[in-house]
Amino acid sequence: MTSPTPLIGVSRPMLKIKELISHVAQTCLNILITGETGVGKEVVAQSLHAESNRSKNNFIKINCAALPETLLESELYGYEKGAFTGAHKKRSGKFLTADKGVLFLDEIGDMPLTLQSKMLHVLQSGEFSPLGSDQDFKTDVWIIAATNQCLEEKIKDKTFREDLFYRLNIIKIDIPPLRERPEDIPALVEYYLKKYLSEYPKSNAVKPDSQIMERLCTYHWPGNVRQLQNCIKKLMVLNSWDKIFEELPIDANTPETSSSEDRSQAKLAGSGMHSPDYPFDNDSGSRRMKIISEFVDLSTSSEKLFEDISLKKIKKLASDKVEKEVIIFVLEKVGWNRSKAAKILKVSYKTLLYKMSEFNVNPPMN
Ligand SMILES: Nc1ncnc2c1ncn2[C@@H]1O[C@H](COP(=O)(O)OP(=O)(O)OP(=O)(O)O)[C@@H](O)[C@H]1O
Repeated sequence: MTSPTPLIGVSRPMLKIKELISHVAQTCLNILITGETGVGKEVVAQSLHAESNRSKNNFIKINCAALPETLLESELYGYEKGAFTGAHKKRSGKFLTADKGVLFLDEIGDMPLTLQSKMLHVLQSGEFSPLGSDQDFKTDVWIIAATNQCLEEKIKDKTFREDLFYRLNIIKIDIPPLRERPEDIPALVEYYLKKYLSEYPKSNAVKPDSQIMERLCTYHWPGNVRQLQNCIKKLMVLNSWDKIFEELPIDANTPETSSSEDRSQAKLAGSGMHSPDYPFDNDSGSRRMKIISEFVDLSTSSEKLFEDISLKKIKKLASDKVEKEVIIFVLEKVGWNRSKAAKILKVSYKTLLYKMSEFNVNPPMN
């Protein structure tokens, strides 16, 4: 069994979601996870399972949009031999396989109405019967459902049962789109770069510099984390961030004629991040995370992050980084004349040589 993807995120909404997960994982109350496609609804469901006392038991997923009604019903509840044409032998359904574990109902908004009624009955009674059977089975599953649709709208349209909605929606976890939490982007980039570089060791892909990170943080990511993840995977083959950006769809709401800087600003403005209840505006938030990500591994869990973080260590890393750049800058200006550079930098010649060796600064080879 592959280990579940860790829930990466350092933005305020993601930290709140992580906190909520640790609280509700022990309760096993029904949960409804909402959010656009690719925001990480399944990752959240897996984290809930991993943190619960059901983690040793199964996490079973079923996509309610992927199967026609009759197949979905037999997948959920199982069937007896001869229950329908083609039912050559008895088969257990997901409700049985997920017993004492988690049943993750993905795309619940697409479940047909007749199956919604049956689902409601199971949730109320804790019992179900496989197709073609007159026997009732007790089930103890923790139901976590997810959707990218507005179920309230579907209730109004009478395509989703209100009573089922209230059964499922005991706890709601709404995951904001990635464009509304750009502070998570450096950590996600770091995590997926590390992951794919270990899978593609021959790749020449490099970490994004600050300009590229700025572009990544201001892009609108219509496909959310899945799209970002796919870009990084593609980077392993293309080895060029420019090529990745060339292939990104342009924001339909932004005029193509504007400069990329204008587009970035427009996207920021349209991202809803300037709302009064957000702790910092989008621009400063993403800039801050970008700077921090240069010195701190944001791809770890927040507990590990807080363990590792140390102002003293960061101060040293940051000052070394700036010192190295300044030394190279001055040496380049004076044609790599070290005595002149030492004078300009107001350090002894010996100190400069020591720093050059410490930072591995060497004159260019001609
Ligand atoms: N916070 C996160 N940390 C790490 N990986 C993430 C995160 N969010 C999403 N991903 C990755 O992005 C991809 C899409 O995530 P996931 O399948 O959970 O999204 P979803 O909201 O369930 O999408 P859909 O609505 O299309 O089913 C996955 O490969 C997942 O591992």
